[in-house]
Amino acid sequence: MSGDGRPLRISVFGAGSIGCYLGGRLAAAGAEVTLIGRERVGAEIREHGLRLTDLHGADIRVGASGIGFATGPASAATADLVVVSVKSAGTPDAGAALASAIGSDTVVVSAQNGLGNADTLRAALPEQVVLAAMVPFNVVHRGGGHFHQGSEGDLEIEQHPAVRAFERVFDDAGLPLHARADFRSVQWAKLLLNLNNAVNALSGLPLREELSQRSFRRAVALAQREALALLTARGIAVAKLTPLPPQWIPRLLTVPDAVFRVVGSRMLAIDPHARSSMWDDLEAGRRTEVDWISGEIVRLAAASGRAAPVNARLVELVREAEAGGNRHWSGDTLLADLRSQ
Ligand SMILES: NC(=O)C1=CN([C@@H]2O[C@H](COP(=O)(O)OP(=O)(O)OC[C@H]3O[C@@H](n4cnc5c(N)ncnc54)[C@H](OP(=O)(O)O)[C@@H]3O)[C@@H](O)[C@H]2O)C=CC1
Ligand SMILES: CC(C)(CO)C(=O)C(=O)O
Repeated sequence: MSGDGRPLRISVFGAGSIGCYLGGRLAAAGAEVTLIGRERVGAEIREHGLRLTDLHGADIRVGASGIGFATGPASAATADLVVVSVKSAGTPDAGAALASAIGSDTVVVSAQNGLGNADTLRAALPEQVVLAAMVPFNVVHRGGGHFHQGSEGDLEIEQHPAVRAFERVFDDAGLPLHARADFRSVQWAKLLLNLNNAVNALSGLPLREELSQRSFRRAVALAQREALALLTARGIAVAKLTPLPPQWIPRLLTVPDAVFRVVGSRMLAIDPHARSSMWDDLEAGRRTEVDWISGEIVRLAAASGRAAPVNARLVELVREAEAGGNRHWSGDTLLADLRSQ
């Protein structure tokens, strides 16, 4: 509810996996939600409505009449809250579109991966409160309006008094928001986990299958160790998002498969069909977010007068894959390639 007792009006800019899942669950919890996205998604929702499921057995349906859909930003003009869930390459356009549509009272939340999307939105929306949030779980678009949350975790958001106005509806939607003062460290921690996105996209495999293979895990560990060394050298804090501290995760990743099945069981607790969002992009022939994820480590190295050869190579290989190159690396070949850097 808003302060004057009416349902909260929420626009979701970027009706894809994350946008439809969050928007659908918020609509089911009583918010007045409009999704802003492409016509193909609008047609799917008009035909099927939305079905939102998760790994705990939630199975929520929102009929087509229970949620708005638009292809442009005008509907966001009356929103109390706009959640931005486009891929990073689309953030400048999303910011420009919202700048032409929303007033200064609308709060904007970036539910995107990477470090800089909220800053990009802030630059376009200097009068609005813009907050970064972090989505820890994976969403699989199963078609026919069905979006499935395939792994665990709660949403995290930058601490700000504006959160109070909408935290209740997120709670009611089963999407509790954890407000954090040290949000940069949360973003770095998520980015470390997202270094797997490039490896997953290059493997061509579902996440669970990829992470079940030691050579792929070793490739991820190489990328994470390189990143952690740079973060430590710069004194950059990394939040603990997982039961193990981030510094221990590379060690966990490199244990033999049979051991990992036991000690890494939480990492394997993921829907067997779930893929990384970077694999989704390669599959759809779109530009990936590799520059906003692995590329951040390359930029951090450059700013420190150092090199990040493993992450630089992953950026290069994903760019090659975007241009039609190999998208089905075996773990051993990828690991050997990265080790030779
Ligand atoms: N998928 C996942 O499981 C997770 C994703 N994330 C992060 O969440 C963010 C969103 O990811 P995800 O949901 O997978 O992305 P998707 O690509 O599934 O969704 C984004 C949607 O927004 C549309 N879009 C982009 N620009 C516009 C525009 N100007 N007007 C209307 N529609 C637009 C895109 O269309 P088109 O493709 O045609 O441009 C696409 O349909 C990313 O930063 C990602 O890294 C975080 C955790 C998990
Ligand atoms: C949830 C996770 C880590 C893996 O699916 C992700 O953020 C992504 O796919 O971009």
